Formats: sequence, structure tokens, C-alpha cells
Amino acid sequence: MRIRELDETQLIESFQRLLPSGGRTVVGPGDDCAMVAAPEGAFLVTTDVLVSGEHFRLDWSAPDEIGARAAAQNLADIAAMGGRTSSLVVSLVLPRDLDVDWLLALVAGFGERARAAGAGVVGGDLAAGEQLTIAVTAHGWASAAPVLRTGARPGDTLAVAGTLGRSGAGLELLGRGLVAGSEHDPTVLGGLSEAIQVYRAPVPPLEAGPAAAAHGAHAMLDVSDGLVIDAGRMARASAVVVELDSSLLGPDVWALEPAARLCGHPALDWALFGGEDHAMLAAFPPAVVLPQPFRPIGVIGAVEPAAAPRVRLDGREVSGGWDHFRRS
Ligand SMILES: Nc1ncnc2c1ncn2[C@@H]1O[C@H](COP(=O)(O)OP(=O)(O)OP(=O)(O)O)[C@@H](O)[C@H]1O
Ligand SMILES: Cc1ncc(C[n+]2csc(CCOP(=O)(O)O)c2C)c(N)n1
Ligand SMILES: [Mg+2]
Ligand SMILES: [Mg+2]
Ligand SMILES: [Mg+2]
Repeated sequence: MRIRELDETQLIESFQRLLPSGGRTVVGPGDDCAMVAAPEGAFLVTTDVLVSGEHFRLDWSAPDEIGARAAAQNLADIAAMGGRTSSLVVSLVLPRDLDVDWLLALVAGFGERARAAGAGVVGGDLAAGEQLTIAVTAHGWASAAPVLRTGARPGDTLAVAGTLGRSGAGLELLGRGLVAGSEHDPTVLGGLSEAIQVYRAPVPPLEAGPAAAAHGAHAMLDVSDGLVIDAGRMARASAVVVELDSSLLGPDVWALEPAARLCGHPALDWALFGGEDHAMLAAFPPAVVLPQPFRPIGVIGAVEPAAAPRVRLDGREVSGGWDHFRRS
């Protein structure tokens, strides 16, 4: 069945059983607004939009994976402040010939990730349009002070929780046709399946966010556009130099080697420049024992007189990463 055969009310009703209400929802979908219990501590809001062809492709991902990814990247932004998500709203622009079961699988994938994070899906909006688009807003709270991008200090340890470069590698494998995307077989090409899986539906280490906050992290963000470009954002916001140590990126590089051999370029490139794994990148005071699963990947340095905040890899300046509007 195509969605043009249903009306809006029928569609929304078919979503209901797929969406968690969450522990803080007072009024869920159905009224002019949802009502969510006001949080203690800081109230957090973030939004991210996903556009077919730009963030996902219908022939590369299953609908539940696209839904899971839409939830994951918004949940990761709340976690990257040291917070937890209370509620999500999700607005969909849908081509009229979209298959109803396909759409319900997307909504189910979204709902499952929200449920796993303890968040309610409390509303959204629907419109018809040519380009399938998913716009998500997440609301959350941080019980301690939120961890901003601005607080990194010289001497801090730079650490990461989660994977780097897997999504970028998966994207390249799919883009080069090295995986039968449409067959959707996770066993294809054995060791490469992790990269493809992370591309299709990343699993950010959400609990690492609040854990970092509880351990006194000075600064944090999630790696959405690439380690180097996102570390650069921390560097500028904090007016520091981020010093990355390539020897500490070993676990990511090793995991990416099979894909790198296939694609013919260094695995390190994905770890440095690949986006969308949504790892947590944080600066910790030097004496802190890092909370699980953070691992050190560098240090924070001071900006020299007349120099600019920047990122260096093994002492050499480095730049690059994903940008929606500039393609090199
Ligand atoms: N259209 C906009 N209007 C106002 N602020 C914006 C707009 N787009 C982005 N911003 C703000 O700019 C900042 C950076 O946005 P960005 O989307 O790069 O962060 P992010 O969501 O953490 O990363 P990503 O989108 O790559 O996951 C955020 O604080 C965001 O709210
Ligand atoms: C089909 C397809 N082509 C390219 C990419 C790569 N990509 C898109 S957006 C983005 C960064 C984060 O985006 P945002 O800032 O919008 O969250 C990256 C790495 C993809 N995921 N799917
Ligand atoms: Mg964003
Ligand atoms: Mg972010
Ligand atoms: Mg981005």
C-alpha cells in the first residue's frame, strides 16, 4: 500500500504503537503541543535534519536503520552535553508513493532507539514532498552543568568514547559498489560489515556523555563531521591547540585496515576525517581517571602568541572533514 491511499490521521494512528512515551511525558501526541515534565538542572534542545540522498540512500539502508540513525544523531548531541534525552519530536516530508510498510519500519527503528535511551517520542509533523526528509528535535536535561565546547584547557587529556571512521569507511564501500547494498546482507565481505553497519545505523555511546560530565570533563562534543574538523571546533571554542597522537588511534586504524586495503588509501584517513560515528570527544583534567569507555587520543596545548587555535597530528597542522556545502 502507498501512503497516498491513507489520510494523515490514519498514518499518525499507525505510528502510535511503535513510539515509546518515555518516563517524563505528561501529554503525548494528539494535542497542539506535547507536555513533558520540566527537568531539574539544565534544559537541553537540539535539532538535526536528514535528507534522502544527502544523509542516506534508500538503496543503501533499510528503513529501520534510517529511523535509528535519525534518532541516534540527535540523542548523541544531547549526550555530548553530558545530558540524557527526555523527548523527541520527528517531522517527516514523505513522497506520496512511499510504501506504508516501509514508513512504519522507519518509525519503528526510530522508536526503538528512543525507547532504548529512555526518551519519549511525543509528537511531530507530516507533509508530502518529493524528497524524503526527516527533521528531529530532541529535548533533554543535564543534572550537573552541561559540558560545553568552550572549556578545554592546556594540559587536559583529549579522549574519545566510541568508534572513529567506521561510518566513513562504510559510506565509501557502499559508494564504490564494493558491497551489495540492495541485498542488505550484513555478512557480505566479512570484516567490512561493521563499517557498513555503523554507516547505516550508528550506535553512539550515549552513557559516555553523562559519565564524562560526572568525571569533570572540561569540554565535549560528538564527532559528526570528522575527528579533525570537530576537534577544530573544540580548539576554536576553547582557544587552545588540540594535539592528536596518531599512535593512539591504533584500535580504529586496525579495525579499518581490511576496508583500507580494498579502497587503496590509509585507514588513518577515515579515523581522522570520517564523520557520523558520533563518538564522544572530550577534554578531561590531567589527573582524572577516564570513565569507561573513554581512551586517550591526544592532549590539549596552549595557543602560542600570535598563533591561532588549531589541530595538529603528531605535531603537524591538519585540517579536513565533512562539510555540506563545500566539496573538495
Ligand atoms: N539554521 C540555524 N540557525 C541557527 N543556528 C544554527 C542553524 N544551523 C546550525 N545552527 C547552530 O550551529 C551549531 C553547530 O551546528 P551543527 O549542526 O554543526 O552541530 P551538530 O548538530 O553538533 O553537528 P552535526 O549536525 O554535524 O551533527 C549548533 O549550535 C546549531 O544549533
Ligand atoms: C548518501 C550519503 N552521502 C553522504 C553521507 C556523508 N555525510 C552526510 S552528512 C555528514 C556529516 C554529518 O551531517 P549533519 O551535520 O547534517 O548531521 C556526512 C559524513 C551520508 N551519510 N550519506
Ligand atoms: Mg546539527
Ligand atoms: Mg554534535
Ligand atoms: Mg554537521
